[in-house]
Amino acid sequence: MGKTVLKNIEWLGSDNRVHQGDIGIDNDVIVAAGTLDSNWQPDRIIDGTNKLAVPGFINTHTHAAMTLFRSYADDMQLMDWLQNKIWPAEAKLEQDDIYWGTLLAIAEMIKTGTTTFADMYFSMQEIARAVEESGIRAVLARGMAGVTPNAEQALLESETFFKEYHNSCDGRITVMLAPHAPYTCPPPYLKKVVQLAEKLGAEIHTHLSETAGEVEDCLKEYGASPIALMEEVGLLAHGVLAAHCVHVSLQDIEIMRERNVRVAHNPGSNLKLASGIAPVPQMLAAGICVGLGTDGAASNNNLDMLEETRLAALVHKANTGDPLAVPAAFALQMATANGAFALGLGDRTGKLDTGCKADITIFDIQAPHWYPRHDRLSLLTYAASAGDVHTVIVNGRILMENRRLTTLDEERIYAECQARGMRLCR
Ligand SMILES: CSC[C@H]1O[C@@H](n2cnc3c(O)ncnc32)[C@H](O)[C@@H]1O
Ligand SMILES: [Zn+2]
Repeated sequence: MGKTVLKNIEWLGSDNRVHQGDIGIDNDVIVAAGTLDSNWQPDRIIDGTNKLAVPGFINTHTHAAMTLFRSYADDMQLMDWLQNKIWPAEAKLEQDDIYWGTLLAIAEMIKTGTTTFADMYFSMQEIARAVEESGIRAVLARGMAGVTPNAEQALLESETFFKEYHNSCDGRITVMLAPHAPYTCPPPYLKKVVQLAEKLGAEIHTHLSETAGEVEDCLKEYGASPIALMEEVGLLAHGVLAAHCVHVSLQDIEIMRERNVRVAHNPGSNLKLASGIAPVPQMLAAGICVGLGTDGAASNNNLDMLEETRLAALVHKANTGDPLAVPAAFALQMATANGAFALGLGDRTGKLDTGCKADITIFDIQAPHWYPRHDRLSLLTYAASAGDVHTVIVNGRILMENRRLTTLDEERIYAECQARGMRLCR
């Protein structure tokens, strides 16, 4: 990787201000942001004229290989969509499908400025292979369901995967445990997940309180909301990343605050599946960390974090009548630093400062929608488009330069995924 300088570039610092100068990268770390020592000799210079560098986006919740089901089943509610379209199609998935579907997702994520994603799926070795080859950063978790015949097998696979892959690949891959949801994981199974989390020191990624129906059913069956149920079985003591949290009560929010539950907010998927709008302003007011996610490409239908950032900034304004509910700068923080914290990546990821990991997305801002430049954070949130992403760096390595992917063969990925997607959804 060596030494790279982003010369005379504008960048968004963690102080939410735009700075201008040079950014020095030494292997995987930003060693200077501002003025570089004149003795510092880079191996490569990237011209920063009319470019804006931001911390790479962090997608806190997706199912990458579900790109294969994009545009296959739309305009349905969650349970109808899962039970009648998605799960039958997933039953036909082979290992290679998951590898190619994940590569398609990674290509899309890099091209839209994402440098880290959190994935919950199966055949995790295939997903790790795609992550390893592409150079992206990922937090991977084998999805587990207690109601399926391979429930015990899923626990064993999760343990093996954690032992083999946690903190692997130069630190680009970390691993969590992923009980799918309360309606697929009954309490005795959740307790086994808790035991495994204790044994491994692993954190947990799960779906919680996504629909009103899920909460109703949970109350009927267990006399507790999904959040309260997770607390009862001991899951929330283990560091939980909870996707959705659309239908959470004030009592739920209090439990989440006490247990430091981090939330992956997926506004696009929640809107499209008609699940609702998560009470993000209330969760933020309680001090809960909220990051952003796309969910899978079959319910979004893309993996564009800039779109998710804009939706997060917009929907809560309309939902609360308060234009300050999620301001532009905060939406960007949710897509970057909050995401890193939500995924347990520490405070040196998701920020663009000296000493931080060199995960950087560079926008080309020489385009009509970037003028006039009153406020670059506003332009990023409300006017930018994914097509403006010019160069993407992860762990100090350039994964896209001048819109060309450096580690992936796009044409091959498209051909594989077209054929595989057609076979699966026939
Ligand atoms: C057990 S691996 C993950 C599992 O989750 C399914 N999935 C995709 N999107 C959602 C969603 O919005 N809510 C719940 N479950 C979802 C996916 O199809 C896999 O089967
Ligand atoms: Zn999901």
